[in-house]
Amino acid sequence: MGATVSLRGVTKDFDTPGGSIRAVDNVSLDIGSGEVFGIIGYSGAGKSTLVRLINGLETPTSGSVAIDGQVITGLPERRLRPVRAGIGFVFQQFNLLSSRTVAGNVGFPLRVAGVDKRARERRVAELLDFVGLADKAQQYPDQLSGGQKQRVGIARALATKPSLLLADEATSALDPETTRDVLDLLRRANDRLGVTIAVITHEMSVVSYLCSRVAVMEMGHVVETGPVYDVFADPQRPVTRRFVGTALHDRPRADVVARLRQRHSGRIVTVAVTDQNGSSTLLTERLRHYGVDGAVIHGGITEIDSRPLGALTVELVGLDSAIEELLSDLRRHTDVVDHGTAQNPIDSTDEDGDPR
Ligand SMILES: Nc1ncnc2c1ncn2[C@@H]1O[C@H](COP(=O)(O)OP(=O)(O)OP(=O)(O)O)[C@@H](O)[C@H]1O
Repeated sequence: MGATVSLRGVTKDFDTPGGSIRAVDNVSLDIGSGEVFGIIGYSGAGKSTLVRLINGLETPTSGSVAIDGQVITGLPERRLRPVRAGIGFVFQQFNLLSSRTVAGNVGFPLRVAGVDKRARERRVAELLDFVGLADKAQQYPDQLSGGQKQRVGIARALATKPSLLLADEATSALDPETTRDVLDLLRRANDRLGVTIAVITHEMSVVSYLCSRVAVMEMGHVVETGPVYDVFADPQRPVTRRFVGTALHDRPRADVVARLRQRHSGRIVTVAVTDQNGSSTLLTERLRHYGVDGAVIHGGITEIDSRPLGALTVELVGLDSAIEELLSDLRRHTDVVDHGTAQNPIDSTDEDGDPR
């Protein structure tokens, strides 16, 4: 069974020579048993501090942290130890012991926990099999690729059968293809073992690939939280829109809109596609209904959580009145952004040139 995590009004201040720094500010969130939960934010948003609060390495200045319903805030070190034993860590820089073999690294937490040699060997073999590195047991970390090192890191994190896995920027040092493999492995650990996973990242593509819910952090606050699909489909905060924009390239930036206007003389609009509005079929139908020609000139539809999401930018050619009627009809069903025409451009992006 995966652990639950519950934070209530958690604030963490650090005293520094330059004054007090609030790294985490009044954060409340719940992670359910067996959930893969994403915590995303830019550098300095407070993610690592939040992780250290969850595993009891830091004590909140105010508020409380509970794991599986047990409040760990204020517990003495002696009572925190068994809680931490139920938590596995996966690090960005792998943190493997270079002097130990792959098997030695994976077995290390079991050795610390006092597991006897035979049971340890059995468990290590099982784990290496699970992460697909059975043939590398006797190799040393520096003989492995980054992706293989992270597989060892994950096997080690799972060694003591934790109910919670904290993956802190686990794929940030890896290339995109290797990232995919490691994320697949985390997903398999979640599916097969039921372990709850908190994924700390600055990459929205990691969140969209792996997580069911996400919390967006900015300056110590959780500014937005919800199911990943909902956050992608309707981001509320500028910071969230920026993150979503990095994972979905479906909406044109200001410079792209300008080029599209140069190339296409018709009215240019971007139409959102979600599973709420019957995908692009609606657009095709409405175009036919109003006798307007529409050519797709930018965009794409992707799947988030097995549901369609995206935006199509189309050039509309037809009678002005028909186009106006079409747009007000579409607006009743979905989000439509009007970029105007080359003669009458409409500024539809924010001050950074990002889609609004
Ligand atoms: N031990 C500490 N002492 C003083 N300030 C700290 C300490 N730990 C974190 N901070 C400060 O708290 C803020 C949040 O840091 P944190 O490392 O949690 O952010 P982050 O989102 O994990 O960023 P990164 O991805 O760069 O690690 C930063 O301003 C940081 O300088």
